[in-house]
Amino acid sequence: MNYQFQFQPYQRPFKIPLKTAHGIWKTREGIILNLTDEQGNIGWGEIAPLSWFGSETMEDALIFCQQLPSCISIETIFTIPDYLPACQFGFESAFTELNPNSFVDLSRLHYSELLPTGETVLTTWETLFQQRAKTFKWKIGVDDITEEINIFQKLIHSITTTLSPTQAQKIHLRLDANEGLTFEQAKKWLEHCDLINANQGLIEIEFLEQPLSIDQLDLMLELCDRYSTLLALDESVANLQQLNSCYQQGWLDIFVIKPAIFGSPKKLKNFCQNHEIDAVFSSVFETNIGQKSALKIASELLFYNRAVGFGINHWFTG
Ligand SMILES: O=C(O)CCC(=O)c1ccccc1C(=O)O
Ligand SMILES: [Mg+2]
Repeated sequence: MNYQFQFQPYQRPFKIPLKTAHGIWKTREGIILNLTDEQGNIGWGEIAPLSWFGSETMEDALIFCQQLPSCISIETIFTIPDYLPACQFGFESAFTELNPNSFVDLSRLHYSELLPTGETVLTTWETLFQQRAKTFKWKIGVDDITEEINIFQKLIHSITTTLSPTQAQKIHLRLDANEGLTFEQAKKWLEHCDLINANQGLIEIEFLEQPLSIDQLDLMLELCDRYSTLLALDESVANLQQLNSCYQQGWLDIFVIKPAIFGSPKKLKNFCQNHEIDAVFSSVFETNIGQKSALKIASELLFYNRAVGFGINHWFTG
């Protein structure tokens, strides 16, 4: 079977630039592609690289698309090299759209909403809460730690005083440091988290995500031993090789999986079906096209029913 192949690069500005410990991000760039089969059915896919996470660059992805002929085979789709993980995802998900083997129900998923950095978090969380959000993620390691912990305390206070005591469901708060903390700073954050969690109140700090750089797995494993708040790996497990390696080295807490940059969905499914990992599936600010494919993968592989990190639509207009 051969497929007609078309692609179109896109650029999408953030409403407010996203600040992380890796820097400021203003525009999401990617590629929308489609495959048309011999019956004229069309399958859509998206390539949304994240090179600061170790995926290919937007340029690498473009060059790959440009050198392909306008008619490609299944063989081409399933032999994209591992150094182009976002391309593997884009082509494979377009192919899957053409050959769905089962209906995937996305309605049972619940979402984690990404909060802005800095003081604005204090009003944004409440707007999202009124729209029924129960899980939130806040980026840390961006500003001075004393200032951030200060805002964090205010956020906890704001949540505590806003919730009614009869609130049925806990609020889950995730902290994402994007490798931006030192070991000492991570300990400080985890002490705060453990204190809040020991309270067993209406707020649970669900996990601290990627406090240290990817070459400090040993120290992050030590933090897992020392504190009761869970830790999550994200940058450390951006692709299958890394996931395998961290799993082999004994990581038992959470793995954040970003399907759009992880590589072949088929290989990801295979891994998750053989290892019952505690996974959080998360977005890389792809458009609805990539999001739909990623969410289908998430709902098939979700084992502990954690909220998916796809509450990002309020970051874009339209
Ligand atoms: O995971 C989420 O809840 C939101 C998505 C998110 O934080 C993110 C989005 C793009 C790039 C990196 C990250 C990250 O998790 O570090
Ligand atoms: Mg992260």
